[in-house]
Amino acid sequence: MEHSFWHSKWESNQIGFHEPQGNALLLAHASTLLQPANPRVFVPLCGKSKDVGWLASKGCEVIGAELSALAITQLFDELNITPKVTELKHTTLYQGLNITVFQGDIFSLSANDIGNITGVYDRAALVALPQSLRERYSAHIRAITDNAPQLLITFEYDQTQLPGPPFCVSESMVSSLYNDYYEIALLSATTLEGGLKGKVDATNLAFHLIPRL
Ligand SMILES: C[S@@+](CC[C@H](N)C(=O)[O-])C[C@H]1O[C@@H](n2cnc3c(N)ncnc32)[C@H](O)[C@@H]1O
Repeated sequence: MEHSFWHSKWESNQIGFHEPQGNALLLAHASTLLQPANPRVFVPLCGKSKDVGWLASKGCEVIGAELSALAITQLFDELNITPKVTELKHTTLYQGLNITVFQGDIFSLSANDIGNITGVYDRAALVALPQSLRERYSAHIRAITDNAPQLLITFEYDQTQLPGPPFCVSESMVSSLYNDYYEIALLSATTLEGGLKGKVDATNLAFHLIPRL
């Protein structure tokens, strides 16, 4: 999707992807991210996800990446945190307590920017991208996190029934993107109550990607 697509979604508050109560599958599978000592969790395409604050409340240092400044402002506002804002050459940094969010295109971030990462939480990030970008995105996430383990949540549904985003990312698609680098454990496959956008039957898949040694 063009950047303008996402900016206009935020400007018009058309953010149906946002979960006001946070994501239930994160709660179910949080141990995949919380287990290491001093967890530093990267949340790509974080929006104003409640999961950012939840991970921070569990003792994680959370590093987010998000295109929309509006989303980031709302994220910190809703956490009652006034972030320190620093303009860098290629990004703007928002920092408050144990949360740092980089504003800008995820593809402009480097490993140096985000530092050591113990886990990646990908909810509504990979599935937000069209097929043409997913290979580049998955390689980029691996590169900047040094193949950190991931908790990856996707939707599987009949793509002919709905244009996306979110796009269908099936188990075989996850495998073709990540299998060379990670052992892929399917943690759960649950029916999405009410269907996707109330229109099409869908399954919510949660994967733990464990780096191959
Ligand atoms: C479907 S939303 C998901 C947000 C969040 N993960 C959640 O669970 O609510 C996708 C988000 O990715 C952001 N985004 C899209 N393309 C991006 C890019 N190239 N770099 C950084 N953020 C991007 C959008 O602004 C949007 O907030």
